[in-house]
Amino acid sequence: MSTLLWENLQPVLHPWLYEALISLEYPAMTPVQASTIPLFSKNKDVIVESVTGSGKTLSFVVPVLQHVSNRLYGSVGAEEQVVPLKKGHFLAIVVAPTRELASQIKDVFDRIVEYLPEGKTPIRTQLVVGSLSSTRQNLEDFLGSRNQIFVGTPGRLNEILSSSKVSTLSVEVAVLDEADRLLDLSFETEVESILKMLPKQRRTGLYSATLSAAGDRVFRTGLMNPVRISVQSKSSKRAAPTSLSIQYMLVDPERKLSTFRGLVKEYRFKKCIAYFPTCASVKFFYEILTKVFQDEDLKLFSLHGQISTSNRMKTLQSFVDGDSSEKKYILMTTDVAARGIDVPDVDLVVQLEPPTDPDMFLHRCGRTGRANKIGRALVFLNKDSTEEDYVPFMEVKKVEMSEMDTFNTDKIHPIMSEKIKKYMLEDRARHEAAVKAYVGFVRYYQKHIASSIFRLQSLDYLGTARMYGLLRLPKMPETRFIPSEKFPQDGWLTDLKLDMDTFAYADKDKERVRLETLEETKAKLIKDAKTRKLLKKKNESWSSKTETKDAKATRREKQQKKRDAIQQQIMEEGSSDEDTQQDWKDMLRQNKKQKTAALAVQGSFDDL
Ligand SMILES: Nc1ncnc2c1ncn2[C@@H]1O[C@H](COP(=O)(O)OP(=O)(O)OP(=O)(O)O)[C@@H](O)[C@H]1O
Repeated sequence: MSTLLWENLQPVLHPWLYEALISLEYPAMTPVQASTIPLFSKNKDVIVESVTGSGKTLSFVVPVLQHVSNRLYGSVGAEEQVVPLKKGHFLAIVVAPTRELASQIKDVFDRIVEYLPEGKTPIRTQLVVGSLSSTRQNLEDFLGSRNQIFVGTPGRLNEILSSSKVSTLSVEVAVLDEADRLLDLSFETEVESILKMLPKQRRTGLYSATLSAAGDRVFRTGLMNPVRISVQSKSSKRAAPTSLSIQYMLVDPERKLSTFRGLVKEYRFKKCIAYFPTCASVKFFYEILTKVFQDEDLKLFSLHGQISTSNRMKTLQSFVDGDSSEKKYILMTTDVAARGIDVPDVDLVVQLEPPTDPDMFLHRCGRTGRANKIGRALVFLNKDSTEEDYVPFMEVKKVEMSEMDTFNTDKIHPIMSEKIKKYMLEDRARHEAAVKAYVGFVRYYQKHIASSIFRLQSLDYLGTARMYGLLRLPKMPETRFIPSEKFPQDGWLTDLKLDMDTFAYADKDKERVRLETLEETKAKLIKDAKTRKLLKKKNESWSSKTETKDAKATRREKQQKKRDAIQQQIMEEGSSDEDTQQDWKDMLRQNKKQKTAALAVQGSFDDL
């Protein structure tokens, strides 16, 4: 008797549910399902850690549907009086960290309940996530449709559950998917608040591929005598599924984009998810790859946290739907699409930068090699740097990687660089976007947990800036890490010296405003200089009357020292050129004017 057959499950599945699973071509259970479903369908709380793509979703969807069916139709084989669910009550709640994942889980429920026979009380799942619709609309839908299952993200679920129109008294089962993420600092308070609103006598299930990362925080969820279920890959040495091969490539930072483009053009794959560090970098490289290169064989999608929820959902759906044999599909994204996203025909994952949190590495890689399908994940590491230590570092975490030969970019790199330079020079706004993406990347790099491997001091700032297509280095504190002998003259990264004052926006209105501001600033500078001169004269005449010769000499000496110190500092920062200073001041001026430019960069990282 196979323990993996649905018909051998105890407690027995509701017949409609069994029929649905078979019809949906889930012929048997996966190991994690066989270990979890019997316990979670009965009266056990579960903590489930199992590799990516191993079928954790059904291992909570099936028990939730069993609980809901027991309550709505009575337990299988039992003659029970069924009491209808009161208005404003619901039975189950599933919490997920991202809107995409919540929506995907709702789809799994929906696909199964389509098989409910007519005449049975319908089982309805409601998606509860921010910005798709208002809280009021969510409440109206809930009360109108009598949905029994909520699936959503912590913020909106918290709001809904706090409403006086919603009663949590009938809740029988709660699931935290990607529980380690839900219990980390950014979600912890909201998730704890949700759980506190639920009855103590409920079943709770925590699920993730990296649940041990949550440590003791799992016990803050009110679990009662939980059973820990851990399903590793066949070879217990690996934290990744056996169907997934993970490789790394040592890449010259300056050639990272060329390597990526060359590789996706030459390698055979159907769908690829490519991870970039920040929202700004996804936006920026998406623009470059779509506008500058327009490769007809590649269909690119851009997905990140600064896109509206409905567009995010649409983009993901288009990526899922893409099936032309003439094209290769590439989803350019951030960690917003790292956990849980299940697109079965993704056969390649590329990470242009490793994630700041090493646990995220497995989640990203795990978007391929799912459900025993072969998949390949590749991460770029900066060659000749401490980043090479990432390989043994991950080995300790049971992630094995083999080296892939460096992709030869000698032909395409110079061509790409020239095209990108031309693209930059056409519009000042493009260069600003490049600077923003570059600054955002440096911020991202600072956040690496493994800071001895990803060292700010030894990052190749110049190579990276060239990869981002910068014409000139922006002034930022990290510039001090660039050795003075390598620092390019006046910060220029190209031999073409541009007058930043005449570098124009392509947008005419924007350019007009810039020129006006420039004139105003120049006039103000002249005025300030005149005022300073006058003030100096005044002080001089006053001081000549009052100061003794000795005091004057001491003061001069002090001023000279101050000047020397400033000069020294400027030298250390790699520039003493007035023009460069002016360019940087120009940027600062603009930053101030746009008030939140720096915040936006920060935001772009935080929002993922
Ligand atoms: N019993 C089954 N038989 C066949 N395919 C299955 C079965 N269970 C799940 N699958 C398929 O396996 C794939 C991965 O499942 P799922 O998304 O639940 O993985 P997961 O363990 O939650 O992964 P992650 O940790 O990445 O979220 C899905 O495409 C799903 O349809």
